[in-house]
Amino acid sequence: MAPVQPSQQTLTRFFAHPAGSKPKRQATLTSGGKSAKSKQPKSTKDENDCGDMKVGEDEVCSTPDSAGKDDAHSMSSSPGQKDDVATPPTSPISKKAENQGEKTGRKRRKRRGSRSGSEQPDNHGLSKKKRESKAKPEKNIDDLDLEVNRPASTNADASSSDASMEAEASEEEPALREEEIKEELPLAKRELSKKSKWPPGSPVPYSALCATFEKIEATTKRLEIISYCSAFFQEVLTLTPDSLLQVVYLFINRLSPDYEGIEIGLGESMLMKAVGECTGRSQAQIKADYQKTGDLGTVAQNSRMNQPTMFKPKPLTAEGVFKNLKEIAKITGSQSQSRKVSIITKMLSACQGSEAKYLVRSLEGKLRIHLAEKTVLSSLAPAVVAWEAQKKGKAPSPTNVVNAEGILRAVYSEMPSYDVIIPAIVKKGIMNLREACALTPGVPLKPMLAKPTKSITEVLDRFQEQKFTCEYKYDGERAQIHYLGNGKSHVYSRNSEDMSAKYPDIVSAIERFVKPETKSFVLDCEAVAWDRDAKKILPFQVLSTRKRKDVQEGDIKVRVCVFAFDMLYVNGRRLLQTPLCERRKLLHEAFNEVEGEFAFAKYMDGINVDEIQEFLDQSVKDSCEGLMIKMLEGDESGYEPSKRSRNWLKLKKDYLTGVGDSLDLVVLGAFHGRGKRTNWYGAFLLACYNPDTQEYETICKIGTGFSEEMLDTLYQRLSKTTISQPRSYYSYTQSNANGPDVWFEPTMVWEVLAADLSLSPVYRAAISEIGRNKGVSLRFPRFIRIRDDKNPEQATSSEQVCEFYQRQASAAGNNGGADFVEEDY
Ligand SMILES: Nc1ncnc2c1ncn2[C@@H]1O[C@H](COP(=O)(O)OP(=O)(O)OP(=O)(O)O)[C@@H](O)[C@H]1O
Ligand SMILES: [Mg+2]
Ligand SMILES: [Mg+2]
Repeated sequence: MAPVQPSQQTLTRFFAHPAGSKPKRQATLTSGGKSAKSKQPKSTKDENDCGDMKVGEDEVCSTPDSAGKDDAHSMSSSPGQKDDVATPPTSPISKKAENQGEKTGRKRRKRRGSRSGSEQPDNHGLSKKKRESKAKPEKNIDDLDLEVNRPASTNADASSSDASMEAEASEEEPALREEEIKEELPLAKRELSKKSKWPPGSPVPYSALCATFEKIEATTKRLEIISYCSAFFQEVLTLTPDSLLQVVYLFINRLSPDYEGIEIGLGESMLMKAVGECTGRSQAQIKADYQKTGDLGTVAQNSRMNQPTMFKPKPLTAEGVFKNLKEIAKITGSQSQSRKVSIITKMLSACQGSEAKYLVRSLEGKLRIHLAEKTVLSSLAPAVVAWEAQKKGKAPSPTNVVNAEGILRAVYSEMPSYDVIIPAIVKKGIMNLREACALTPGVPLKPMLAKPTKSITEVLDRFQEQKFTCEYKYDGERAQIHYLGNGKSHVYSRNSEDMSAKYPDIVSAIERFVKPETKSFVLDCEAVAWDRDAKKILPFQVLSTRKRKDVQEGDIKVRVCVFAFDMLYVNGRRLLQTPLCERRKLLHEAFNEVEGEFAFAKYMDGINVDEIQEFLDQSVKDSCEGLMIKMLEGDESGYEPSKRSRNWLKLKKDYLTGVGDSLDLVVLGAFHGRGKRTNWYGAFLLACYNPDTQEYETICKIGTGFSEEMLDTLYQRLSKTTISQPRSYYSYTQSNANGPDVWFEPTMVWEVLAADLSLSPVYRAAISEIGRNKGVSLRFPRFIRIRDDKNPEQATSSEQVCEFYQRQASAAGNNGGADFVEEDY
């Protein structure tokens, strides 16, 4: 089963190629086989679509060609703003290039390539120059419409299974290797107790934590980061083990497991107020500094230094800061703002050195030291192994570190709760973690994800001689149903949010579909809107009109039917390693279908092209999105939590041509509407997310696919999230070509369909993956829907964007994306 150890492939990818020598991934074309019927991307009937637009409104269309014209428009429409704001550096000739010789593998090359603008404001001039757009004259709007409707590539069905399949596990952080541990993590050399930074048993000084943050922020080398983190964790374990939980939460900048939903992310105005109150500086001064640095944390730090302190408050502790953050996150009701500001002010006045910077960033909800959660998880392993060895007076073993990391990863994907894992590590030891923290009803696990495919041929290539099964792909909302055995149940989203209050009807239906002998279970399902009269599935758009909070069962207008496709736990038995065929059998034995409330996902185990084609067509007739094709037997058919696995493939009717799948993108900014859209935003700037650099990279401008009703909703929601300037972790081009009129906090994710991907000097998506000082941009993007079930950091990653691009480029014979076509932009 995959989560435990990385595949050989992953290790090879990350470690086997010396820097610069790794060959670009290339897709192999599979052609000749019979392929699924290709369908063109649908043109929507939305009257606001680009195709309908009058000339002069077409700036809302994100065509590469419109960039040049936008330039002029934007310059006149929002003067001043664009040139003042801080822009992330964009030049590949960044200081990170110095690390070139030391790094191997794609992940590391990526990390080297870009870095947040907040840290390198001096680079802006250089970057800006490099990013000048060479846009072509705009296209006639009629041509645009035609192009929207044309298939993206004549070769779209000749798919490239290898390119996507090779990417297995690519979303995962590479695991630690023994040699690396020996060479680069100074495990055995550490003698922490001799020079401990705080007295054993006393609270962890927040300053010690911030000193570690500073070291992490100053490097981009993954192993160096792991080494700083793990040295600090080891110190905490040695001196104050019971505080490790709070320390880890502060490192990942979270307050609780996802399903508890306690979040922090305060707005800039509240933080500026607090900084003003405790330093005596005016809001105007603070704002001006913020404009200059683009980072409120730095502003807070510098403000403190300007202010003489009258008396010395008690130094902050990690435990105290964590407690306060949690308290702030929970404050609601009247005067909540002033209560929050007062706690923040108190903490800020106690800050020394860099503490104010990190405290403010934590309050904003973004630490921005390029520390991914997965790196923190990896760092725990050497820390704990060294600590356990130290207690026994032994030298820590690199083999144990590798094993411990594997255990931690596997356990975390099954039980994503540090509240459970960390105390278990401290009390029971890391090698016993698996028994202590296995899948338990009541704690949602990260769902298994699927890889996109573009044709039946590609699917058959993947599964070759192996047993697989096709299931209907229902279009609703993923629902993980937990039944705890004591009558208690929960419905969790894909995001591990508790949706029980949104779906009281599912909760109350359980007793009708559960068999009496089924006492506890965890089910993986899709909740789909259901028409009770016509006894038919309704489109996702209907489901999305359901209220999200405080739903009273009696008031429900949109009914849902649950389609169960997997069972992960039943009556105390954990089924993750059980083959799918067996899980399916158990699933069917444990429940009864109830019309319009609960059904088993429809499946077909036939293996030839015609059978699959027929089943695909039938799924579409039955209002489904297409098929999910899954490994049915053997080791590879287990359930792999949190993994985008090649053992699950999705084949969607809409995406058989074009990009291959939709993308989920974050809204960073908007352009004021004109003409019919005067009262709303007319177009938006979208970005993908780069988890390595923790930056949002712009990918396109979008103005197509919105109904008037939707534009109104979007205006209502987004206008509340405007910010005075882009965040320092937005990676965008500081030319006037695509600067939006307003910027937003990153809060909303949209599913977007595109006809095509191209390289662009204007957009920044996957720029370091592509490595040519060009980002990827979407051509003819169309809004599909809001994804409230994804948070911004779960948006399509830069790496996925790069994969999409390379896949498309290789399908079109472009040599794995090595060449870009000038006229694309
Ligand atoms: N039979 C099925 N088996 C598995 N998943 C199914 C099935 N039917 C519907 N689904 C849904 O399909 C989803 C996977 O495809 P989809 O393209 O909708 O993913 P997504 O939510 O957009 O996420 P991503 O694009 O990140 O994979 C699952 O998460 C699940 O919600
Ligand atoms: Mg879906
Ligand atoms: Mg998707």
